[in-house]
Amino acid sequence: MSEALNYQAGFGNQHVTEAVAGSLPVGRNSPQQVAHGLYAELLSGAAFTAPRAENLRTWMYRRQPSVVVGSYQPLSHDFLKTGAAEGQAAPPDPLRWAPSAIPEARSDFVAGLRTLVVNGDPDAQVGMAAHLYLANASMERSAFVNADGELLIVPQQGALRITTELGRLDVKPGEIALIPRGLAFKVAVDGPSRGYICENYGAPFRLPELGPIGSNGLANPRDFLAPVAHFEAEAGAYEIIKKFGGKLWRAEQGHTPFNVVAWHGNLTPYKYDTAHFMTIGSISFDHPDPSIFTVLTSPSDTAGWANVDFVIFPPRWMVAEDTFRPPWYHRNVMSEFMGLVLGQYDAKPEGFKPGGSSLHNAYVPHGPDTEAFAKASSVDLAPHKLDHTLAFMFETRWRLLPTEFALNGGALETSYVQCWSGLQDRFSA
Ligand SMILES: O=C(O)Cc1cc(O)ccc1O
Ligand SMILES: [Fe+2]
Repeated sequence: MSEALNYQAGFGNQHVTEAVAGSLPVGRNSPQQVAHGLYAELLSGAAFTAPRAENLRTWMYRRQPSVVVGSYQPLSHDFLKTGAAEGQAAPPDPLRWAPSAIPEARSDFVAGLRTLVVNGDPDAQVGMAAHLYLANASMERSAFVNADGELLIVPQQGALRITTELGRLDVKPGEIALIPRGLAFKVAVDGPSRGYICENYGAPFRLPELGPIGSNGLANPRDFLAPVAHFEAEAGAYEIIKKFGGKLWRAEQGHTPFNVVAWHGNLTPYKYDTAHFMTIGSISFDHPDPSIFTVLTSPSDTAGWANVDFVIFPPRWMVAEDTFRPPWYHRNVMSEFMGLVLGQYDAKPEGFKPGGSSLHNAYVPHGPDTEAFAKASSVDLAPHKLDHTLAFMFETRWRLLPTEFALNGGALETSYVQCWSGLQDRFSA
């Protein structure tokens, strides 16, 4: 993917960047005339009056404002679904999906979206969707704007170059990207590409509180990289695809939307390399709650009950003594959607495949499969490194509803629950 990109470090920073020297106003946001004939445009990620600590906005200085666009017409998409209203009844079974094949026919990032599970309602700014993307073609003169939610992109196969209004991000498996709600972007692929997306209709993702962990650890703010300003020079028409109220809309304009020459602010896309996650675990005994692996959280209006948490299960040492080390059997009030980027997940070492997905909804019992239980119950408890592995979870307080595609698209594993059927009654009084 051509030249290496530059970035600016720090989650939530007030970033400052200009692609042409002297184009960013100094000491003010909206001078009577912006240098180089640019237009000033503000993008808000929080209400104007949101508390200062949660306020998000960025000032862009661009060749034409984004209001210079044709009118929008509906654009159909068979597999993109929004909110609980577009989900199916969720059976109270554990559900798992095999990896979906990347199509042979031309498919870009938007065409390749496949919604698996949904909850909430973007008009109420509540809930999330989990999508797959299955892409083999780059978006050329086409941009996507999601007015319904922020997008957390988790590549599983294939590196992406994501061009946004605020600059470019190169993101490969093991890394993630975060695209603010309402920001135009396009995705270039480097061969067949697959990954997962959390579309977050609720409060923007932020770093979790660290409590007694202190001022360092888990995902450190400086490891989140924002782009530097970059604009496309080529003239010509562009297609703008907007997700707005659960539907796609399409308009044309005569110029690129990637025409921001300078910007400053704290509402920005980020990339983050999960290899930088400082993992904490038990150094005595017992298996801790998976909240210790939270990378980013979107809070709801009830403290601690996340709209959605993004949690990773990265490479780490297992050292706990006299402990059943994999996850315990449990029924969770929260709903758990999981994916596997690479390697094996310790609770399902064989059955859960990279590119696959699982759903353990509210109060649906789950835990290690029969094979994982047998192994972990008798293994020698020497220090052991879980290596070459990366699983993740989107954990949400609201039940997730599978889509029609999830239930009938061919990837649902009908015999998933059997992976626990070998857990015998071993009681002896
Ligand atoms: O169910 C799962 O595999 C995810 C999970 C992992 C863990 O370590 C503890 C609880 C939990 O839900
Ligand atoms: Fe779980």
